[in-house]
Amino acid sequence: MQPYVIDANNGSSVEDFQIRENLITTLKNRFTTYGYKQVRTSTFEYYDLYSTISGTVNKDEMIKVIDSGGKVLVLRPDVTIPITRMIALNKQHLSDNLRLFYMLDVFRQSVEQADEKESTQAGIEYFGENKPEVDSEVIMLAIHTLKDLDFSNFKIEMGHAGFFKELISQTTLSQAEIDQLQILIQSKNIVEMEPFLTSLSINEDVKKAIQMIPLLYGDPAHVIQQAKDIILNDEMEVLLQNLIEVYEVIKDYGVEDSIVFNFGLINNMNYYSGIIFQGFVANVGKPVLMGGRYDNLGEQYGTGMPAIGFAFEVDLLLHALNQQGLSDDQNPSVDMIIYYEKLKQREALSTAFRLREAGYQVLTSLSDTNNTASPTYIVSYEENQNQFLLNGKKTEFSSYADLYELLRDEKGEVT
Ligand SMILES: N[C@@H](Cc1c[nH]c[nH+]1)C(=O)O
Repeated sequence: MQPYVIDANNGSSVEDFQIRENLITTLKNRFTTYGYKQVRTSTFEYYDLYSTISGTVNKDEMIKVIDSGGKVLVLRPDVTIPITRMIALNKQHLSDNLRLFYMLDVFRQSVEQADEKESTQAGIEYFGENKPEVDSEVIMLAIHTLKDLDFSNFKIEMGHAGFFKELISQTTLSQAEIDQLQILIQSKNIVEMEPFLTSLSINEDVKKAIQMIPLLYGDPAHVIQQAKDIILNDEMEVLLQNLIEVYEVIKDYGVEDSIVFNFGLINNMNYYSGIIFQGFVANVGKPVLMGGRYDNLGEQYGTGMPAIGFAFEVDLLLHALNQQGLSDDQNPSVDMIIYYEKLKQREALSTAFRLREAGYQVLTSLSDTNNTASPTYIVSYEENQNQFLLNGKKTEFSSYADLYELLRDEKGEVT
């Protein structure tokens, strides 16, 4: 291993970068069509922003830095939290509904994945009402984006953060016990769950309901039926109803085939209060997107406000595109190369300037120079003639206006 090199060959080639940029452009374009506007948050944040609130990133996972005044800073470990804080503090200046998106790096470290400290998230946050129509539109946006990327076999798993919380509120379990239980539910480890639950002092109904949670997975209509059996009180009834209502609107978007219910879903972040969801694509073991409703997070910054959002892990998406052979970069490296003989230099360079002004990507090259680029068009200025070459077909032209006309015709044919 080379010393002092972090991330020596991960996505560092020019081609990889182009594919990544194309992916980001696709995401941005889709977010924009749902009315979202881009924002950014600071890379360095005060540690106190995270350490004083609950439901935040695990403190050991944050990457800390000390500034020259001795203050502890962290590299942005999450985007939802600083955006919520920003909105909560400036609420009076804002209209009722706010749709924001971001493309930002987040920094987290874990013992299991010591090499992966930095990842790019493409996320959206909606601040406004808590309504099934809003939740379903946000989930639709996630689905729409996955469709844009040509993933055919993806699933959105949907659950509700309140379900487990409500069951736990019926018990007096310690945080350590709750954490352990969450791990068992998440990994659907029913074998170990049984003895673990028996060792705890919880009421029999609650125990049965908790045991059922990992099994509440799959086709929504079926899961809804099963879930009815473990409803213990009115609150749980309301949560189930909420999930059903969101699902009903998703059906009207006609994308219910992409939805799976998963009551055992537990996201990384603890700030969720309502619907939660994760997105999965074939051949990738981890979710490529995570999100949910977090209506109470703003309260910790003085203004509670309904909010829902999600974030794609850009590098996981990229990995998935590569895995599924969807990332073949069909794009030519540039639009055009202009080859010229020295004697025609002035004319060739003037043409290059004008075409670049018109937005074409143009390389110029003295005729005897080697060039490895593979353009769509080739233009050559030779002593006795000027030629325009496209798909093996040569056309002579005399002036810039002629050449521009040829390009225009060509574009006209394509579109
Ligand atoms: N910030 C969350 C994703 C999210 C965005 N908005 C709501 N949830 C995460 O990193 O997992």
